[in-house]
Amino acid sequence: MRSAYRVETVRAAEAELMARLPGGALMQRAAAGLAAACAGLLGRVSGARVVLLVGSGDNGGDALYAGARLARRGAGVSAVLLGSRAHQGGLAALTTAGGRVADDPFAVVPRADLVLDGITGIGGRGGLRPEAAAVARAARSSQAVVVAVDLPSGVDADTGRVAGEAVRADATVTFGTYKPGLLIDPAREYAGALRLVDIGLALPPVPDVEALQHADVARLLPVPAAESDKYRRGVVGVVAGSARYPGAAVLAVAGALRGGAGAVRYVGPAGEAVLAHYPETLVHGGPPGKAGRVQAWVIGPGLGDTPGVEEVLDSDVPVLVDADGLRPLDPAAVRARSAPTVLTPHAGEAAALLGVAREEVEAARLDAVRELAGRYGATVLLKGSTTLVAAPDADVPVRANPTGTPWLATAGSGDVLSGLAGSLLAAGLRPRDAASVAAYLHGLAARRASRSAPIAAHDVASALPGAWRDVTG
Ligand SMILES: NC(=O)C1=CN([C@@H]2O[C@H](COP(=O)(O)OP(=O)(O)OC[C@H]3O[C@@H](n4cnc5c(N)ncnc54)[C@H](O)[C@@H]3O)[C@@H](O)[C@H]2O)[C@@H](O)CC1
Ligand SMILES: Nc1ncnc2c1ncn2[C@@H]1O[C@H](COP(=O)(O)OP(=O)(O)O)[C@@H](O)[C@H]1O
Ligand SMILES: [K+]
Repeated sequence: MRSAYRVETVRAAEAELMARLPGGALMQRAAAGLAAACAGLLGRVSGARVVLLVGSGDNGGDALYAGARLARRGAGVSAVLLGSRAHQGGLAALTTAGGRVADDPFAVVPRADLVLDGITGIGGRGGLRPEAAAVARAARSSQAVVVAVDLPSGVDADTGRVAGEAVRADATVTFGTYKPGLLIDPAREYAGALRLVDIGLALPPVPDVEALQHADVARLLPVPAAESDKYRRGVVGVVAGSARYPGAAVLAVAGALRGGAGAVRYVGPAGEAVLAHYPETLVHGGPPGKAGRVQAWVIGPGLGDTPGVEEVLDSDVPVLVDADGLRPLDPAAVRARSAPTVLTPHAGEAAALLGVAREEVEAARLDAVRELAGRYGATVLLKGSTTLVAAPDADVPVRANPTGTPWLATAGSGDVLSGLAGSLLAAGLRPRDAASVAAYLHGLAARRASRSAPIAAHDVASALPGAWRDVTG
């Protein structure tokens, strides 16, 4: 599991540690890790041309001390000073080691092998200022590897917002812990490959944001025991599709069949289309209350204008509401339920539920998903470039999904996801686990299916067993 903590928590942990260590020790730990990571990226340090972009705070100090270490190993190191001042100890260390201050950034940046972005770290506010932005653009268009110190300058560490211009890094070397912005788009996209340097911080047990990794998912996946039968493995009910959108029913069932439930019960008018693709489905014309017992319901994909979610919400089993089912959703009705509810909106649906503009949700995904989860008393999976999962309890970490690909932005892939998540719910996973494991497998399946080429939603469903094996193998 990757854990991320907000700036306030990081600062408190730093202060506590600094009080116990000799002055400057923490920055030296950071700089040593940073220099080692840069050396690894450069391959050969001696003779390499390294440019440091140095802001006025400690982030610039880290860059200067790391630059001094690289200069001692034979790199040609130039510092571009972008703030009103620069870390004095760091600057002295750099010049002592043979580095120099560059007068003209545009003379050194285009010729660099590696650019170290030390403009701002966790103390940064807002986007880059114009002078820094111009230098950052020059770095991006050069051949240099761009390495962000702690986080790309210009991104918001706590939320992942990018208000204005920011450094686009190939890699980010972050200290002590991941920051939420490193795991959440749009900022995540600016960070490149992430590397964590341990500087000995003692952090609270519960992070603000976390990201599952293969081993975490493998632990959570349902595995049938020797004595299992299809009913014990869980039956998932899928209420989806309409005369107009039969395909949504097929795709939701496709996801549900690959999610670990022992049987999939489809309820609705698209039974013929479903059976034509998946004869193993149990089909019923409806209504859901008459279709037979299920352990979890999925309702919404392709239902059109008359989704009729009330009857399903009245049931006493977990319910996942997606797509058309989300439109008329009353917070009071969801809050009153005795069993858990999972909502899976994309940014547009989340915006409609919150009564804000779609752009507002996309710019501040973390705030939006927390707000919705609190308002509905539900687990909320917010789809998009970084899928986020929030629990109704605000003290539980939000999960940021690390898998996926923009090729997933294709009609019907959300239907596959809701079927898959519902199947995991029926198999007994807790709502937050079902939603985040589903997003993880779905993103992995999309990558497997795509390998950088366009994919259709049914390709994602077909790739799910392979993704499952990747995780468990
Ligand atoms: N506190 C510590 O012990 C440690 C801190 N570390 C480093 O220190 C960083 C935090 O240092 P600081 O608190 O000094 O803050 P930063 O260095 O992140 O930035 C603060 C400075 O940047 C200026 N600034 C803010 N927004 C700006 C913008 N948009 N454009 C240009 N300038 C802007 C501020 O006026 C201030 O001078 C961490 O990110 C990390 O890199 C590491 O050395 C590890 C140890
Ligand atoms: N830019 C993107 N990068 C990665 N994944 C994306 C992006 N845009 C959408 N997705 C994913 O694609 C799927 C689309 O679902 P959704 O919007 O519900 O479409 P549909 O209703 O057509 O199925 C979701 O899993 C979502 O997270
Ligand atoms: K930085």
